[in-house]
Amino acid sequence: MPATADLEQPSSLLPLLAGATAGVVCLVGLEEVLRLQRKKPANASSSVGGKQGGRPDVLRQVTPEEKDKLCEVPRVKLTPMEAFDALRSGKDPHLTEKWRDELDSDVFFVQLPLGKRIYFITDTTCWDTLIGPAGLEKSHFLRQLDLFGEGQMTRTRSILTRKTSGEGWHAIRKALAPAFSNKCLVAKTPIYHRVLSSFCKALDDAADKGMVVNMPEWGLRYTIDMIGEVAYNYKFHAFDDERNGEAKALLRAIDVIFRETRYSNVNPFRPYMVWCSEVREYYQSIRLFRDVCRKIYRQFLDTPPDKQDATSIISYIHNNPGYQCEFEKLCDIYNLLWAGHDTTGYTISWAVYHLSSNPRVLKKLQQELDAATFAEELPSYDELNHLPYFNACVKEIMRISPVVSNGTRRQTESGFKVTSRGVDYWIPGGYQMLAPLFARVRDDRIWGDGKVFRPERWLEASEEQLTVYNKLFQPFSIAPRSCIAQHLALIEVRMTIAALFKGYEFEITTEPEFFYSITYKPRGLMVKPIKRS
Ligand code: HEM
Repeated sequence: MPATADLEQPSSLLPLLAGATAGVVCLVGLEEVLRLQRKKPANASSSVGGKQGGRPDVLRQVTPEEKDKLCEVPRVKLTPMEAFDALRSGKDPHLTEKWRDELDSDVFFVQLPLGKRIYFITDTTCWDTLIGPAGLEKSHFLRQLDLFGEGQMTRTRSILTRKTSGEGWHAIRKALAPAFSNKCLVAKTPIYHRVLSSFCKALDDAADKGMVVNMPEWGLRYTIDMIGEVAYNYKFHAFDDERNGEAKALLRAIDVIFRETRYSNVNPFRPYMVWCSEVREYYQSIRLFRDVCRKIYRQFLDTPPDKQDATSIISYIHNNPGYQCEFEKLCDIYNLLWAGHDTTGYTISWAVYHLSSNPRVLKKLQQELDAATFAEELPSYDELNHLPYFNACVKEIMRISPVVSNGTRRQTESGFKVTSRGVDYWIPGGYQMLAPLFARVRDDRIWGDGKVFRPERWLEASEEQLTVYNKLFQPFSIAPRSCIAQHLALIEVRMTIAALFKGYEFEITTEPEFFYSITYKPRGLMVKPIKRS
């Protein structure tokens, strides 16, 4: 576990600290090398007998004789340092599509320093086996997101527990599931409307003043307010300048944590490099987040039982017998807070970007929204179901800019065979495996014009085509580790997009930089909201 205790030492102690941590780094490096050495014999043999500690590996088993006949996976033609820089920088979110096209293969890997590798599988026909019900366990990668610095993803029980096998994850997911049912979430419509109204009020003010707003930042402020109220009955007041200090600090903290997670993913020493001010900021961010989670839970515990909302997500967390201690409950308050605002916030920003950049689509969408009648000022879930072009636009936004663009990350715990384009490959154990979404949702071979924003494709496709599209379009991944909150996400995103484009237009004043940091982001998108008459 990374040392966090000395982070507030005066600067005169820094050289000492740097020396001590450099020593730790060396030891960890040695351990890493030993780990890789230990792994070699295991990789060299076949996976008969199943992966270590995971679920039965029946679907992927091969005998040693079969293994000898399998092909080696092609390697992306970059040096380990070039690959490290490319993945760390986040500046090219479309790397995997590029690598797939360069190698003309849907199975490939990048070699990183210290013997680390990441395998990529962009062939969708392999995915049921790799990430479906009998798929691989999740990657250790999430450990870097461990807000509590105590291995919650690996040692504690939470909704993000790494292993799908065993009771740790399953019991928690099962007990939380009712809180995420469509019925339970639709009943919270007054909350969505209340939070959405304050977002619209902030946009009205900005429009009246002719202000230019940073759309991703505003999107995140809005969605942190939303998840706070919907899940925890907790108000962040993110648009109230007098009271939004906590919300702003929290959003800054998650940005820092995501940055460090990106770095640590390719540099296992990163969490130990506490002489680096960015790493120290990471630990401060963790502490800040931890305090906020405690405050949220304390507020719930201090609420008299007759005033608590028994259907709220925090009630389900509180009453969930799957957790072994209060700390594990705090872990999931945290998990749902970060997963529940970043994804929706950036999806809304992508919506503003794509719709505002495509006047033809926007006009058609606004005609449909203008013609629709809503019982209240803001639309309800059911009312939006009857708007075909609107729903095609939402799907198209999530297709062309899926926020979880790198898809699911898994661990190749023991080696296995995978077949793609008729070739059988051997994937060795002990590495990360990614099934990126981009490679399938923008592939011209499937979509014809996959890189073009064209909602009509969802309305014009034949039944046969639509079956293919729907199978490939999985922005929430597939069971069993699919997004637990997909209903919540869709209710929130759809209501917001409808309200924003019925009420406003957005003039893009600064084009975004396409950026990847855990999620896919239109970084720096600046817009001027204009009220529609
Ligand atoms: C547009 C919005 C969203 C998208 C596109 C999205 C996408 C995804 C994807 C692709 C996964 C699987 C990740 C993996 O396998 O590594 C996932 C898992 C998850 N998501 Fe979401 N998500 C969204 C919104 C939310 C919200 C609002 C919450 C919380 C309130 C949430 C909570 C979670 C959790 C807890 C998991 C892990 C589930 C498990 O492992 O059992 N997500 N999401």
